[in-house]
Amino acid sequence: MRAELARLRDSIDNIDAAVVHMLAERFKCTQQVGHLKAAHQLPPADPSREAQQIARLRRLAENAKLDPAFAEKLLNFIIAEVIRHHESIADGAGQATGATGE
Ligand SMILES: O=C(O)C(=O)C[C@]1(C(=O)O)C=C[C@@H](O)C=C1
Repeated sequence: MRAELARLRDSIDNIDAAVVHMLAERFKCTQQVGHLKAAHQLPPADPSREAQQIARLRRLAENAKLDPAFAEKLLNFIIAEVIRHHESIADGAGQATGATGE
């Protein structure tokens, strides 16, 4: 039992590391989007884009046997942080960080 638990926890640790690295890459992209939007006076949030992302993620979650409501909550949580970053960039505090660290 102990060996099985240790094996599963190793996999969990690897998956958590992958999630962190993927999120870091996503935030690198969204920081660039934030600068583009600020440079072109576009609003930090784009609700129609978010609606498309949520619909797509819910479909992917269903196919992957993941609770679509959980997938939606997770995406909304991440996007809320991105919008916060976009607002900081637009306010001229573009170096401010949050979930991206530093
Ligand atoms: O695609 C954009 O316009 C973004 O700013 C990125 C992003 C996202 O994190 O995916 C964040 C905020 C928007 O409301 C929609 C999507």
